[in-house]
Amino acid sequence: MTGNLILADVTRQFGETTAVDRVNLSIAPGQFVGVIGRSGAGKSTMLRLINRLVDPTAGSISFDGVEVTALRGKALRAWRRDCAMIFQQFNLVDRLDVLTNVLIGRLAEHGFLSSMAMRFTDAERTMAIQALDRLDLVPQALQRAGTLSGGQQQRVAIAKALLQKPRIMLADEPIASLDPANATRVMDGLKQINTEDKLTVLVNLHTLDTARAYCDRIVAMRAGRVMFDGTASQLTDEVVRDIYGLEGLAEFNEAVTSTAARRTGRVWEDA
Ligand SMILES: Nc1ncnc2c1ncn2[C@@H]1O[C@H](COP(=O)(O)OP(=O)(O)OP(=O)(O)O)[C@@H](O)[C@H]1O
Repeated sequence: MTGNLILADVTRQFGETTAVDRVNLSIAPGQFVGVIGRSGAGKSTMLRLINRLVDPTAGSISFDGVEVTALRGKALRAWRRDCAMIFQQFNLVDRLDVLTNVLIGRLAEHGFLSSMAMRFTDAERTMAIQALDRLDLVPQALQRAGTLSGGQQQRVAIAKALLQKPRIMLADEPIASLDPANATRVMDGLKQINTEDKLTVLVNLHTLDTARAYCDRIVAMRAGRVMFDGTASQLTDEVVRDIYGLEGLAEFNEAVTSTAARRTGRVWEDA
């Protein structure tokens, strides 16, 4: 059991568009990897390929030596549980309370009937409270999810994902719709889980500064291809200019973005 995630020559076409183009990546367990690139670069499609929301046109994706692209039925469901996915739009049920939303993360473990009835065990409720506690959300446990701030909702989504007991956490632009303070708390939450649980995190980001602040490794995509794969310090302005062009550099400059998260450790003000 190594937990290595390997993408080998992965390609996905949509008609004439090659969204992901012969991507090769090997991600060791416990890495915090940021994927950056302009809109349309293929970041989302790559994450979706990994958790099989999208199937590749060609290439192989394996985890722990198991070919993910070949999984069907129960094995595919198990894989989707192993790689939790966080979305920009939180994907919570607004009218349900926070605790119930988090418990929904356990439904993959339930049979059809208990899922329909949303019956959870005491052990599951304890797990949910513990997950909320890690994200500083216990006071909000009984509040309706729809009444929380965007950043709080995204942290609920992370707590919910934790209840799947995932081996990889995929996050598709998790801070794109948040203000800087909320963005920071969400990124801090992901980083904390990565560090404490040694959980691999693969996160699509549209701000370079956030990627630099949080990620062990940065993968930059352009037109479906991986153009850079290295550490933040290797990603010099010159490299960024090469990858994005001058216009792209401006696009990723923190000065023109509103959601860049600054890493603060856990000095959180409630936002
Ligand atoms: N289901 C689909 N059908 C057709 N084209 C698609 C589909 N999904 C993605 N594409 C195309 O594939 C390319 C890559 O899209 P993708 O969403 O992966 O990029 P991205 O880097 O995540 O951009 P964004 O940040 O805007 O989401 C784009 O040209 C997009 O229009």
